[in-house]
Amino acid sequence: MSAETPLLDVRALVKHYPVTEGVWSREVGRVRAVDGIDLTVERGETVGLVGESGCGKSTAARAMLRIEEPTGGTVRFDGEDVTDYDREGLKRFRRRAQLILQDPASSFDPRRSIGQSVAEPLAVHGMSDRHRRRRLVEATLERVGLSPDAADRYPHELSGGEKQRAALARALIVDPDLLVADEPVSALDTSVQADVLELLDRLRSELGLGVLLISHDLRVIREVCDRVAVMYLGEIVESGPIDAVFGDPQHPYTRALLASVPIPDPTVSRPSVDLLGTVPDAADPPSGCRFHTRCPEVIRPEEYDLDDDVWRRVHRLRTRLSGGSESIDVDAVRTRVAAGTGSDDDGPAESVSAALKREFELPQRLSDPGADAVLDRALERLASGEREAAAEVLTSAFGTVCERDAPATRSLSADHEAACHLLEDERDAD
Ligand SMILES: Nc1ncnc2c1ncn2[C@@H]1O[C@H](COP(=O)(O)OP(=O)(O)OP(=O)(O)O)[C@@H](O)[C@H]1O
Repeated sequence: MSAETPLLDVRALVKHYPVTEGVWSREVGRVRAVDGIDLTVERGETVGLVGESGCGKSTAARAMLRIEEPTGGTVRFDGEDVTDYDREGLKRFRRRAQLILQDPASSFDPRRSIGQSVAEPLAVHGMSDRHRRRRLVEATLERVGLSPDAADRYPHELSGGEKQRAALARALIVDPDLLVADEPVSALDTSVQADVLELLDRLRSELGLGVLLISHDLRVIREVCDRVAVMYLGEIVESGPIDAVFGDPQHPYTRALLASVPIPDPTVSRPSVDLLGTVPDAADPPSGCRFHTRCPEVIRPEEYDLDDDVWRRVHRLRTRLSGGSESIDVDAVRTRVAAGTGSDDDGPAESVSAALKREFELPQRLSDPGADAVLDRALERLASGEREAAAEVLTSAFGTVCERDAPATRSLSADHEAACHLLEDERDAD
């Protein structure tokens, strides 16, 4: 294939899992683990795929490698459509594209020597000469920084870092073009992580490998990747060269992730951002921009004058009322109020509305009287059990484009893209 053809070219990749119910396994929904992602990996480059746990990174890797059949989209490897491969084609692909997993211990058979395990792919791919296999095993172990004698040792005799090196040797022995490394260092001590990452980087450069590095840890990604794709709830929200994405992040999710890691460079100032809650259920993703339920920068209606923090809390209350995955137990609040518990002082009995405000860390009075009246109306409805009506009151006053429409992906600069309504606003203003 020509040098311009990416080694791996993933377009609109989708992987859904059916949610079934009853003895007939009737499909009642779908877990939208991967929901239309694009990604390329060139020869000799390392691309990072980053996001919190549950965002769909591992599922994306399995679908790309056809370990699980994709629900939709195309995956081209060295110009060929992976979904078209027959048995033989798939076997060849499995040799050329290798997967490295987080826990090397579980991928080695404790009863087999490291040499036997590392040689296994050679036998599978038809190399029958035992002496030749042994020579190759020893050379490959050396390549990953282990002594050739490691071939005669057993998994329990190796440290975590050595086992991950042996796992790399087993992947490299069949001379692959692509390595997909899924959290390759997250099970290792911090002191060993840097060594294994350095090794991965050296192998990439010596062998011209394409590497897809999956990690929830931005520091790992920054250490070795040329480009990065940031994934949230089945979608890629931002992608581009490392310097562009980490130096000038354009998506609030990327900004929040970056703000959550310690900054080694004290000259860089980043506001601290509180990434509220956890990743919502992929079987019921939020409408519009999937990040809107947690977004610190969610676009707000202009008519109300509220502090950012208060606005975020009102927004969170609203999305939770509108059927978000984290539900509100109003009955529990009502019971607490009726029992007279939960209030901080011994003053007059608290109303359910006031208790709900405390529950959501909202001030008892909002600074904007209009917004305050709306909130009171909604909480009164909620306190009397009219949950939908309460949600409607809040939505009609505080609705946002972030919840209504999915943002389009915008091209920002060479190869740097992001999908956020804030970017549309900026563009419209230009
Ligand atoms: N076999 C499966 N059946 C149903 N749902 C699944 C399956 N595998 C993964 N999921 C769901 O798909 C979503 C994405 O999971 P995935 O493991 O790909 O995320 P991740 O970003 O790799 O997280 P982690 O780092 O924790 O593995 C999650 O909601 C998960 O529960």
